[in-house]
Amino acid sequence: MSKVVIQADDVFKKYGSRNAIQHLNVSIPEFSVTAILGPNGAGKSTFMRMITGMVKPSAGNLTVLDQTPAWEVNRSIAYLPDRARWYGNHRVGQAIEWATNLHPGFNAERAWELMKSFGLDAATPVEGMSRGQEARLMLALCLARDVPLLVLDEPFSGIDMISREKIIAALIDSFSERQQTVLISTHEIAETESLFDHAVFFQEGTAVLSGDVERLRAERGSMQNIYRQLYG
Ligand SMILES: Nc1ncnc2c1ncn2[C@@H]1O[C@H](COP(=O)(O)OP(=O)(O)OP(=O)(O)O)[C@@H](O)[C@H]1O
Repeated sequence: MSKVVIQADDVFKKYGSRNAIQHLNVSIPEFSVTAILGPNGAGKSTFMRMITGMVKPSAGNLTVLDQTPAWEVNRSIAYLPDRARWYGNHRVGQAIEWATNLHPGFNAERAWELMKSFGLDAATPVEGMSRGQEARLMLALCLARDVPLLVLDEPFSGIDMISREKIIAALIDSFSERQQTVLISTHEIAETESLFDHAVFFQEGTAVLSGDVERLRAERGSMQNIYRQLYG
């Protein structure tokens, strides 16, 4: 049994009288690449914000890297928020310089390699980038961090299909070489299926199904089929 990196025990998050998260019980194994899946409004982003301490649980117990989420824990987490943007007045090269000074464990050499493989040039200004180009920049800046936990909220949204396929192939290589736990929320289930070894399916703020992807596939078919069974 591998070590657990994120443990949620009966976690709730209320906004007003409404539960965005309710009775959430989840265990994320160390060094897994875990898919966080579910329809719009199921609570995926709220769960990720809780991991980084930006949102506090209204009830229940959440442990991340053996600690209660807080700023200190965030030194060990690379978090890519949904719809993240970089400073418009920077060029790609300056973004890497800033990230080097800003983020603990930022590996500039790796960032340059990633920018190259994502088709981004040092001289390209951030202002004027298409949505997909900026999404690639943000993803590369996160992936360049040598931290134990990566939390990526819809990192592929806005990236065209061919580029996405290339990025996913690069990620499969990269994750297999590194000792990191990775959480990725995505709606691109068919394309990303090969990336994941663990999955959590969210519905109405709770985890309705989770486990090892190979086992889930053997029991229920492809991730896409499981998604249809659960939400169709
Ligand atoms: N700051 C907030 N204030 C009030 N309600 C919120 C807030 N953030 C999220 N919610 C509500 O909590 C629920 C879960 O939202 P969340 O963004 O976590 O879903 P999601 O699964 O990430 O959705 P999507 O796939 O559309 O990104 C939704 O009903 C949403 O409206």
